[in-house]
Amino acid sequence: MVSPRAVVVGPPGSGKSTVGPLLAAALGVAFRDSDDDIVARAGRSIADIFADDGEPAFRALEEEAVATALAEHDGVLSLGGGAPLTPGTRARLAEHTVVFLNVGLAAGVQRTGLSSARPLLAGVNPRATFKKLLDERVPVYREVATVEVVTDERTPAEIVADLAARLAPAEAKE
Ligand SMILES: Nc1ncnc2c1ncn2[C@@H]1O[C@H](COP(=O)(O)OP(=O)(O)OP(=O)(O)O)[C@@H](O)[C@H]1O
Ligand SMILES: O=C(O)C1=C[C@@H](O)[C@@H](O)[C@H](O)C1
Ligand SMILES: [Mg+2]
Repeated sequence: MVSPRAVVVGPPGSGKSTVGPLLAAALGVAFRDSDDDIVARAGRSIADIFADDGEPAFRALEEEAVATALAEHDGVLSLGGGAPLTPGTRARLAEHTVVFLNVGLAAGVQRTGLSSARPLLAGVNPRATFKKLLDERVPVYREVATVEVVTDERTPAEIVADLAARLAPAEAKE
C-alpha cells in the first residue's frame, strides 16, 4: 500500500499550492493537490461548485477526492484549506505525515486579498472572515499535524529547506 511522503494542510494563503510542489521537487517525488483533483473530476471550478451545489456538496466531493489521493499517491499531497474539517478526513490523516503550514492574520489576508477564487473569503470583510477561520481551524490543523512550520516572513524556498530537513529519514540526518 502506498502512502504520501507528506500531506500538506493549512489555511487559504498558507502556501499549500506554492510550497507543496517545491517540497515535492526537493524530496524528488511527485506532487498532487486535492483541489485540482476535484476540479478535474467535476469539470467545474471550485467557485462554481460552491455557487451551484453549496458547501456541503463540495465537502462530500472533497472527502472522496482526499481519500482516493491518500490511497494512491506516494509523493507530496496538498489538501484544500478546509479538508481537515471533515471528520472522516481527520481520521484518515491520523495514519500520515502531515505538515501544517501556519500563516498569521496579516500575511494570510495579504496573500489571499487579490484573488476572487476563494468563495469562503468573498464576503464584505475578508479580514474578519479570515480571523474567524483561523480561530476555528488552527486547533484542527494542529490536531492532524505531525510537523508545523510558520510561513510568515519566510520565502517558499526557506520553508521548503526547513521542511526537507525535518522530513528527512533519521538515518539521512546522521
Ligand atoms: N511564504 C510565502 N511568502 C510570500 N507569499 C507566499 C508564500 N507562500 C505563498 N505565497 C503566495 O500567497 C498566495 C497564496 O498561496 P497558495 O495559493 O499556495 O495558498 P494555498 O494554501 O494553496 O491556498 P488555498 O487554500 O486557497 O488553495 C500566492 O500568491 C502565493 O504566491
Ligand atoms: O479553506 C477552505 O475551506 C477552502 C480552501 C480551498 O483550498 C478550496 O478547497 C475551497 O475554496 C475551500
Ligand atoms: Mg491551494
